[in-house]
Amino acid sequence: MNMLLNPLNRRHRLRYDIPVVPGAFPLVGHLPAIACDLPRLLRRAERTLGSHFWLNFGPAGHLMTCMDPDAFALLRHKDVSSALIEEIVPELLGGTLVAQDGGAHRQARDAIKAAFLPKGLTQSGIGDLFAPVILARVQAWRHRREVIILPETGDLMLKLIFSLMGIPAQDLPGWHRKYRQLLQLVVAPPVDLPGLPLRRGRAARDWIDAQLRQFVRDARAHAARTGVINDMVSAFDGSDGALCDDVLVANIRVLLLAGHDTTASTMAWLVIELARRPVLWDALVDEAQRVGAVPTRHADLAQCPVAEALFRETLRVHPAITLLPRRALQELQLGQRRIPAGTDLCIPLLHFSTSALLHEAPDQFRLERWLQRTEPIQPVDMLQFGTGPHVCIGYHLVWLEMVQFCIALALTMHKAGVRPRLLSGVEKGRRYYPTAHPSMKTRIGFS
Ligand code: HEM
Repeated sequence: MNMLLNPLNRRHRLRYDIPVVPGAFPLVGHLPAIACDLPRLLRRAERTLGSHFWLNFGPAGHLMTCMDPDAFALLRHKDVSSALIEEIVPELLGGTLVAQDGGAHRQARDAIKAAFLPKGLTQSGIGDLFAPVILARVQAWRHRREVIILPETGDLMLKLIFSLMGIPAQDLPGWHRKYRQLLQLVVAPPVDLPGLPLRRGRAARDWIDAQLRQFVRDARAHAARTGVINDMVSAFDGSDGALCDDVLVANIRVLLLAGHDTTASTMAWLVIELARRPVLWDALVDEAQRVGAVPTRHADLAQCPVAEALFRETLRVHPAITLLPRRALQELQLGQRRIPAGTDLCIPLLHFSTSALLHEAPDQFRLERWLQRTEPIQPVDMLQFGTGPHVCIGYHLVWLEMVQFCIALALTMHKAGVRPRLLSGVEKGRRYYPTAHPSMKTRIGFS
């Protein structure tokens, strides 16, 4: 299949001495190929242009993309900023920790992160909260015998995130509706008229923010309660230099977004890999029977090495976030090149996650690379979560929910004498950007 590139744009051009990938369309640049065919686009650009090249992200402009593993270290560089993210997604990420640097970022992050570390998650009883929700969902799959996997995992993840935030079950349909409208802000054209996505998305954001503001007030009124929101509110209120409630609310909203598509996609890929690799399913079933119940605390996860390896290998082969944008604040050395101050950069996590320079036999789905390792996990082993000051806050939560999900799925299906089977393709409709996911239509049977 041909890549979605503009056949009329074949000219080789340089920007600041670095080649621009040919084939950009007017207005949308390389976005169609980035969204639908990123691995091939990156490979072809590297083969024909070398390790440094410009990709055109349409409205977000040109980002200098570097395939040299040194580029991963830019995420820890003091002269590299995340502010570009706010310019790319202003309506959703403006004013949040994702797009901040330095002291402001540290202050917001410090107030949130403790709640998501193993101790915070255990104290809030998140594993106990999640286990029955996950079990109920996989039991429903067993009865239905066939599901379209991505919408199912998307729905499950939303339920888990909403329960994490303490949203009462009877309010969930309203939240679902507003959440879908909020997501329109990611792609909304900048036209603010009644009925158009921008107006609807902003209204949904205001509704969600008003609810979150009420949660914050409730948390203050019942400071003794435990739970993620209460932990965040008391950390915010106790931090040096008061942070206003708008900052707190915007950052809670980010948590709703950050933990949804990413985790839903990973969970869907996990089921797909289990369906197409019966040997892995058998190994998981053995482990699930040995542990006998869905684990609820981080301390229990060590008993589930196969489930953990599945989570890590699924994300390595199918990273949910494929590219990270950054801006160079000073001139930088990157591989063999000097990069001028002010350059917008793209860090291709997808490339590093599947690179032969970093992983043996990178194209093979191998649990052994995790099961047989003796040294602790290094930043490069979890690069799908980024690194440096912005490394994912949800890492421990994802690890917990993926292992819970694996064990719940194996126990439930094995008890019914069935296993997952792939009933349709995963490639047609597969996407790599803004988040990566398998086809929205992939069907999984349980028989
Ligand atoms: C498989 C699932 C997930 C993946 C692959 C993932 C990946 C990432 C990556 C690559 C970043 C770094 C962004 C950057 O450096 O610009 C990030 C940041 C972040 N993630 Fe996740 N994430 C996942 C799930 C979650 C969950 C479940 C939550 C919380 C509920 C979460 C909350 C966050 C937050 C708040 C940040 C911003 C941290 C900061 O800017 O300091 N993520 N994530």
